[in-house]
Amino acid sequence: MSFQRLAIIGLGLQGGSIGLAVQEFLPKIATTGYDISPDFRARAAERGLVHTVCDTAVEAVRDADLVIFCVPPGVMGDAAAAVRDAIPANALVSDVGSSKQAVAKALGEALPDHLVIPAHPVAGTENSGPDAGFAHLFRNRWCIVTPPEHTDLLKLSALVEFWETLGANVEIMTAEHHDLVLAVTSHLPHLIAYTIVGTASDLEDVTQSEVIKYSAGGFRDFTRIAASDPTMWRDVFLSNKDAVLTMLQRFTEDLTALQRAIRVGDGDALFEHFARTRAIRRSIIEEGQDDSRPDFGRGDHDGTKGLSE
Ligand SMILES: NC(=O)C1=CN([C@@H]2O[C@H](COP(=O)(O)OP(=O)(O)OC[C@H]3O[C@@H](n4cnc5c(N)ncnc54)[C@H](O)[C@@H]3O)[C@@H](O)[C@H]2O)C=CC1
Ligand SMILES: O=C(O)C(=O)Cc1ccc(O)cc1
Repeated sequence: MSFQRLAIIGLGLQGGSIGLAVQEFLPKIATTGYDISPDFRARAAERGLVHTVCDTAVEAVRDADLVIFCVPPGVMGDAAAAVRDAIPANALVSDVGSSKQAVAKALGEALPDHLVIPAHPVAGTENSGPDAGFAHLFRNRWCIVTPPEHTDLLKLSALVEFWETLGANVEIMTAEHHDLVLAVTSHLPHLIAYTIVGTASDLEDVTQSEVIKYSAGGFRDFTRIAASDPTMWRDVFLSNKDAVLTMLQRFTEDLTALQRAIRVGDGDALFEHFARTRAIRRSIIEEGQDDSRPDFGRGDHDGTKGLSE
């Protein structure tokens, strides 16, 4: 089976990118979309993120055979409950939330009579809103699908094919395992970035202008991540609390070990650690999840060219 009518709820970075990617790679699918912000709906229409931007969510989902919720994790349940009676009974419901157990629970409770197969494209940027999306966001990125047990295999394979057609590689795993893996590869790095940027801006003996002026010493790469959407990231930490706290505990232990190595002058321990982490960066580049150019490969040196092009 394949989908014919897609409804996207939330027309920000993810919803907008899906809408643009579907128009490019699955042009036979008719797309409708809704965003709670009237300004964002107007901008989404201007950019043509979907074929039809609707004034209500009910209108957007009414004829859909695939509905994807692209709203912050904390409002997934409310956004779904608002359209419970309007989503056709045989439509597949999915989402793109960054945490999976809590979001799957919220969607399941809001839509007890619908099939929900959650997903998470591990593809994004620090930008949000209707101007942030682009059609190639998912190219060569992983999309993790976390189906419930005994799910409809035909609909699952249609969802996998959908994401593959948008350019993603798909992996299937449990929501629990997803949350543990993403806690260390995504959620903890964001927490660390938010922390260090906050620490630097709170110092008494180093001025704000010095922090900005000398940021090329390493700091600036953290600031990109720490510029990510506050609403979304508040929700991510609250919705994946247990896994984040587990990984934070491990991180704190490892940080303490490095702290001790510095204090006692154990250069071998520091060198060995840094050599191991450098190898991980090389593997990420070899697997095509980043490139070897500076600035995370995001731009050339006059800042005019990005990965999205
Ligand atoms: N930002 C990123 O890099 C990634 C985000 N995600 C996930 O994707 C989801 C969406 O994130 P983004 O697109 O980045 O955020 P975004 O902020 O760009 O877009 C979210 C949109 O949802 C709208 N919205 C909020 N409440 C709504 C409601 N009740 N009904 C309809 N629209 C509503 C907002 O107005 C906004 O335009 C989140 O769950 C996030 O965890 C997943 C992968 C990457
Ligand atoms: O821009 C970055 O570095 C990101 O980390 C993007 C991102 C943010 C949230 C996700 O759930 C997946 C990817």
